[in-house]
Amino acid sequence: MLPAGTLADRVAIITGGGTGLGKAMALEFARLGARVVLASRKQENLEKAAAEIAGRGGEALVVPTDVRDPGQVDNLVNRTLERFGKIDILVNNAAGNFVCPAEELSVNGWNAVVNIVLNGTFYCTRAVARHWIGQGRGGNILNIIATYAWTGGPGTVHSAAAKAGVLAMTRTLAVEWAPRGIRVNCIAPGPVDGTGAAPQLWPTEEARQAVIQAVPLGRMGTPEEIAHAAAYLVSDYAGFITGEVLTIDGGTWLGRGLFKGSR
Ligand SMILES: CCCCCCCCC/C=C/C(=O)SCCNC(=O)CCNC(=O)[C@H](O)C(C)(C)COP(=O)(O)OP(=O)(O)OC[C@H]1O[C@@H](n2cnc3c(N)ncnc32)[C@H](O)[C@@H]1OP(=O)(O)O
Ligand SMILES: NC(=O)C1=CN([C@@H]2O[C@H](COP(=O)(O)OP(=O)(O)OC[C@H]3O[C@@H](n4cnc5c(N)ncnc54)[C@H](OP(=O)(O)O)[C@@H]3O)[C@@H](O)[C@H]2O)C=CC1
Repeated sequence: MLPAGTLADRVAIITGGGTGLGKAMALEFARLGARVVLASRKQENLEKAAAEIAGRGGEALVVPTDVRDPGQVDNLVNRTLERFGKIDILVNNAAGNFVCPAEELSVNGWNAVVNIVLNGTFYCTRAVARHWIGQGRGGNILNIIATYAWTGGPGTVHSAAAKAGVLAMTRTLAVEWAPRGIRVNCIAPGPVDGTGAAPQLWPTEEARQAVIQAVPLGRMGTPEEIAHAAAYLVSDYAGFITGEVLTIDGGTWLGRGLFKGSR
């Protein structure tokens, strides 16, 4: 766990910051001293998360935002600057997902997920980076992807394709904007319990157990485990890391292997 004060005076925008991993990151960043801006569609979820942060002595601004709308994204940046005067960190965490055979997926279904994950990430990234570049200052971007960005994700072609796009965006912009002092990294979580992923991806206990069976460490991850790593990547401790992907999946994407000797 990073020491309190690690993110003192930093201002962090977290999309999808009202639930799941986004909320866990917001709580952890606030514990470390950051002021956080929570952005997603459902104001009620954002307000609840902000109240929890305030209850622990932190400061959070709520800006209802659909990341698919570049105008709403500009509003997010403007509201943040009005309130805090600067932005240091952007976490592109908002996502949508559901399981659907590719041949049955409608155009609207494809667009809904790709627009949130890929286009929304670009709109937020572009808006914040334009501000940084205009001010001649650097910053930190963290994109939340998934390991199926490189393995493929049967049953979730929209999300896998969009996350692969975000991975390519990360590596591209890490180099393109390195001279600007902007770092861009990814976290690729494996299955994490207690978030909006559960009802979409493992809606029954049987499905949940099947997912756990695929994890070499034999359990799901926790939102806090992702939040600790996220705080590290956006902090000065990771000042020489850019264009990187930190996988936090209990070994899942490597597979279970065939060796049974140590079990
Ligand atoms: C496996 C284990 C791995 C385990 C491996 C672990 C890796 C897990 C990786 C996890 C990644 C995640 O992102 S988990 C994040 C999960 N969280 C979320 O999904 C929360 C946000 N989700 C949402 O808001 C919604 O689900 C979503 C559909 C994406 C967007 O909502 P909208 O209101 O914009 O869209 P809607 O109008 O409802 O729907 C748009 C179209 O999509 C279609 N659609 C919606 N749900 C559908 C469904 N279940 N099946 C088919 N089609 C669907 C609708 O019919 C519409 O098409 P038409 O009928 O043609 O008009
Ligand atoms: N949990 C897991 O097992 C894994 C999760 N991930 C990734 O982690 C991240 C967080 O997911 P998780 O916490 O699990 O799930 P959640 O469903 O809890 O979080 C997704 C968030 O995205 C927000 N969101 C969705 N659509 C939009 C939109 N159009 N504009 C703005 N915000 C939007 C939602 O808020 P609202 O509805 O208010 O808009 C919600 O807060 C995602 O990027 C996901 O792909 C990756 C691998 C595994």
